[in-house]
Amino acid sequence: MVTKPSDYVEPFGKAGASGFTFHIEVARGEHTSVEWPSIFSSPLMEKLYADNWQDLIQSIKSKGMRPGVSLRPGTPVEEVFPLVEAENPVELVLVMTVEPGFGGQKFMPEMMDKVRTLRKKYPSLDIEVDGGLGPSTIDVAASAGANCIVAGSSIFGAADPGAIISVLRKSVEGSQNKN
Ligand SMILES: O=C(CO)[C@H](O)[C@H](O)COP(=O)(O)O
Repeated sequence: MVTKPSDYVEPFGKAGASGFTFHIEVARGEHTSVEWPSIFSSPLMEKLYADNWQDLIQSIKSKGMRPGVSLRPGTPVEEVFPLVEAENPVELVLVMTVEPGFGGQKFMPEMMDKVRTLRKKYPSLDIEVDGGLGPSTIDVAASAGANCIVAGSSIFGAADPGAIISVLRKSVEGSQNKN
């Protein structure tokens, strides 16, 4: 998580990144020094907020990357709906299943409600999950509708990383085939 994603769009694009996912929590406040949510309800703040993520999505696309938006565990899923439904939308939503910061944390199964909501509302959206994913948690995430998996510890800590990747992949493919 970075606090000023717009600073990184150009360097990431130049470095060859194919996708760029920003946190909704920073996109809404990047151009303001005002704390969410106390003043967000005013029309002016709503406009600043909307302009901010729309500009960010546009700039990510202009550098040839796929835009995505991420939300922290405490952020309601409804907050990303406008970004998925925008004229110039994000193409991926990342549901954090731990607090962003570091690997090795415990998967939060209660985040699966967000995944289910998104999958029901947007059947073809790429939905990513990040944090605590491995053989013991993949099935619940995949069956909720996640199709992009970020896994660190379970792969890098495994004696056979390839085998773990296969388990994750099979679970996601199995769930997709059911739907
Ligand atoms: O950096 C993270 C959070 O900010 C990720 O959760 C992490 O990269 C994934 O690691 P792990 O699979 O160990 O949870």
